[in-house]
Amino acid sequence: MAVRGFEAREKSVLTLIYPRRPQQRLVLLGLKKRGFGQGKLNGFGGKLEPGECLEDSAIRELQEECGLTADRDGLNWRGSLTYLYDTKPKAMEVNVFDLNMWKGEPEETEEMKPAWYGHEDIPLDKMWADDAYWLLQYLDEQMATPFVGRFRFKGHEGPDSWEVLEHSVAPLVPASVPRFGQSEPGAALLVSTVSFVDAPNARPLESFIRYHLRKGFARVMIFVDDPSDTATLDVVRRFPTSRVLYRVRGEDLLQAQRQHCASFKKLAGFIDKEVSARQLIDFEFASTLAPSLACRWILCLDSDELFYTSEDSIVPHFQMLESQDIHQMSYLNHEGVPEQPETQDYFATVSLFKQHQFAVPLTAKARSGLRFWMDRSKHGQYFLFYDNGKSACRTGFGATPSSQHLWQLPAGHKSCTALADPRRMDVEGFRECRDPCILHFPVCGVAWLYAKYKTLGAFPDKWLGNMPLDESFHKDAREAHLSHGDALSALFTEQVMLDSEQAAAQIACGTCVRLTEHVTVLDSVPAATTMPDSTANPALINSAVAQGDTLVGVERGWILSKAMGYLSPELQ
Ligand SMILES: Nc1nc2c([nH]c(=O)n2[C@H]2C[C@H](O)[C@@H](COP(=O)(O)OP(=O)(O)OP(=O)(O)O)O2)c(=O)[nH]1
Repeated sequence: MAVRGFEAREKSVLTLIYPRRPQQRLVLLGLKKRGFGQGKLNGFGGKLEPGECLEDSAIRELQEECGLTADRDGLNWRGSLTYLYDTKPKAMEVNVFDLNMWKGEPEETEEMKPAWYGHEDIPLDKMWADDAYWLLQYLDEQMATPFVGRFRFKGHEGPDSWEVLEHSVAPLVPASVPRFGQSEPGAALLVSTVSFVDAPNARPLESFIRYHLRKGFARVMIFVDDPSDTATLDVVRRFPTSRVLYRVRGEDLLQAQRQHCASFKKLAGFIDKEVSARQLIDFEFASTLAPSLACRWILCLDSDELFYTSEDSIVPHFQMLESQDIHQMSYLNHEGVPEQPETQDYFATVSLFKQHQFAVPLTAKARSGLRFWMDRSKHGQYFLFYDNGKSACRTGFGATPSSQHLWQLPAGHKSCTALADPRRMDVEGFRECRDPCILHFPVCGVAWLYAKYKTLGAFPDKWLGNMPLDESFHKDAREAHLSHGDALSALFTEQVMLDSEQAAAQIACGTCVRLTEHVTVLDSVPAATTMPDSTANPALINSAVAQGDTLVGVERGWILSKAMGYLSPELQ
């Protein structure tokens, strides 16, 4: 049986505001007089206008639709609802706000006719059909907030808009969004330094933020690397300011970082030239802010990575680490393998992953799979990019980033790793952990490959002035891009993308896995194209390794990692 591929689904972002007098159990609703939802009673709100942020859009819509004047302090974000209509390709993500303070009296406008309703008098049969599943529970505080809901309707107008085919609504996760100034176990901050200036579009950033918020990260902090990056700014403004914060590169940020970051002096000379220097400073800066954002954990990722878990939320995982007094945890990373040459949004469409070599089973078939990739790469690489994972770290105790992958902890704090890495021989710190893990989506489409190397430009052969870069795909891609020909597309076809027959073979031998939780969370659409399952052509699996062959490169680490696993006290 073949697996259907995935297409990204576009989402419009909207607001839905309920002015309320909770003491009297009253809510202001409006009868929609025209356009989408005409004839139905609803809260107030609408689509964001270009350049507008969520809260300002809510304030504008409220004024336009019922004449009330509000400010940001009166608005309280309570949750988000996704609406899918079988008759519309675009989904809607509706952000629900409470409003408890405003100026003026409600008045009828061209769009809406407002009136106050007691909670028990709300005429659900005159409202959108989904309201029956959540509105009263929310108004009567019987449902913890923030909540997240998903509703699929048969149609978006006429009788079909009364028919709900699928519904789910639930509190997001307990304790995932602490109030500023209060810290709650497991609350985590996700940080990323981002540039989409040269990118085909910024939809992956929207998916990046949406996915992590849905998995229970309390807040996301985005450093906008280039102030002219309007694509990134448009995305971050589509999320509630209580959950998604952003700082734009410029003199103000530089000043603050100079003042608060111990690494500033050391890295100052590289800030203009190397994104990695800017990242390290951003990460340290974010870690100094994390406690005031009520976040006990920090995780710094690139905008082509996800913190993957098949669980509903990451919060219990971080709570468990806290209960065991672990201050840092490093996770395995797996590398995305595109099966199509182009995608608008790699997070929403790529589901095939080359597993980290330490997670690959110790079998002859798997060895031939490793060899397949190493032979395919000009420099004998299994992964085309890094294989040393990424780490989450506790905040507020003086840890500083020593690289993009690891934090330096003050003495006496416990650090653990899921990478059974013989290079480190850290038997005590090894801790088996397959979920969560990091999914890395580097260059998952030709246009993304071009964009990445355009952004990186003619980067130096030495990282931060002294660490030489190995001969690798990364360096070849830099040269290919600078040569301005088709060389980069050729690299993509020869070393990055996989055809369907080979994909099946790689799944069957254990190097690759298919993971789909992220595409489900992102509401991707099953595509017309199919992808292979694990029924593989045996000839492809057994062809690579000749009898009596010696171990090369990454194979040594792969085998030794199993021994590390056995030695670990954790597994005894
Ligand atoms: N309860 C509920 N509310 C919905 C659904 N779909 C949906 O858009 N809404 C809300 C979100 C918005 O507040 C409002 C729709 O906004 P709108 O289409 O009037 O947006 P707008 O004012 O920007 O657009 P326009 O009329 O000027 O064209 O209805 C739904 O299925 N259920």
